[in-house]
Amino acid sequence: MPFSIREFEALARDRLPRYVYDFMAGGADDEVTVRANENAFARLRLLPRVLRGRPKRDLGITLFGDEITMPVVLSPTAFHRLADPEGELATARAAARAGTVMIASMASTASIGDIAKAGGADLALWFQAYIQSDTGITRTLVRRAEDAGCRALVVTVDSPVFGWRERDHRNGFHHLPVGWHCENMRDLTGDGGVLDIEMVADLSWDHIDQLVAMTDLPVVLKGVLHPDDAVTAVDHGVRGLLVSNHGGRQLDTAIATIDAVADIAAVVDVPVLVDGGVRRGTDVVKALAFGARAVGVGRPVLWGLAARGEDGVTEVLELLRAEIDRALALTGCASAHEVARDLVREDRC
Ligand SMILES: Cc1cc2nc3c(=O)[nH]c(=O)nc-3n(C[C@H](O)[C@H](O)[C@H](O)COP(=O)(O)O)c2cc1C
Ligand SMILES: CCCCC(=O)C(=O)O
Repeated sequence: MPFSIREFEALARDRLPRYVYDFMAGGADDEVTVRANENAFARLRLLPRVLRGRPKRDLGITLFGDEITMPVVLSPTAFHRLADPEGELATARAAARAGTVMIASMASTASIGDIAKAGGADLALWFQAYIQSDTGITRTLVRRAEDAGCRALVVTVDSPVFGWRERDHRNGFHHLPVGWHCENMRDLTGDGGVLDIEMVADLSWDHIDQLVAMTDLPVVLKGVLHPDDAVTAVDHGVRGLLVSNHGGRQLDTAIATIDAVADIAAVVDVPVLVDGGVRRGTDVVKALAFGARAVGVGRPVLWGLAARGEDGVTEVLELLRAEIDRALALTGCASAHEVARDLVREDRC
């Protein structure tokens, strides 16, 4: 079994067709932000405490009333069948077994209802949506998420247009293989077809008001990086924030997410999550120190799924859990809640 997420990525790279690996690993333009997300974690250094007598660590946290077993959730990623024939169903089973949240992508290759069934009653399932220009379509998607038992709605707001992904252009990857579809987009128009997902350039806070009014589920905004937007979001009834630059796939040279999270956590009272470049338990501890309630992982889940299917996702999550536990012990913390801001220093080298 691989010893690190890095090794899972190498296995996945060996197993996947080139165009699939590139789609998953790649980002926008020069991929500066893809690299920056990981590099920014490495630049931060931990200042551990000793002799605080911590025989066991408690990794659990609460999100919207649900207890999860570690401060790591599965960020939404499209098209899991590209990684494994079982696709999102395998991912859902692994997330349920790990006792954490799966944020299912609107661009899943299984429907949210089928993902919920695969995960079972134990899975804390959230649905990620791109608001569509036709409010009726957005409403139907929200109802499907509610009917599937989703516990929160994540609205991605960093994609008014699609990022420029040169690897995909070079590989000619613009559509799913014949016969595979975004199953959440089926039967939305009455003719039994599958609609394309739109990126909507004129989205505004009015759309967020509309969405918040449409559902009792907590709405989480994904892709906020500016503290002023975070404050505005809460004013509009948003109940959580996922600080994200879409894994460097949208605006290249956008700030690394770990560099954005502290300023946002300082100005809002709702739970703040962060994703982008989390590859080690020490990264998670740094995010907690900056005020995040939890982190999201995108590519690591895909590497596990591509390398070893459902078991691979389980192994990736368990590797992270063990790394977080070890990092807490080595920094002198008994729980995720005990991680304090003064554990992290900027590298002065
Ligand atoms: C292959 C791939 C597909 C993605 N699809 C979606 C998506 O459908 N919706 C979304 O909001 N974000 C999507 N994302 C972004 C992730 O939710 C997340 O922000 C990002 O992957 C985090 O960075 P990490 O991969 O370094 O962990 C995708 C990311 C990847 C790598
Ligand atoms: C309509 C598909 C969206 C996928 C996505 O968000 C990504 O590849 O980053």
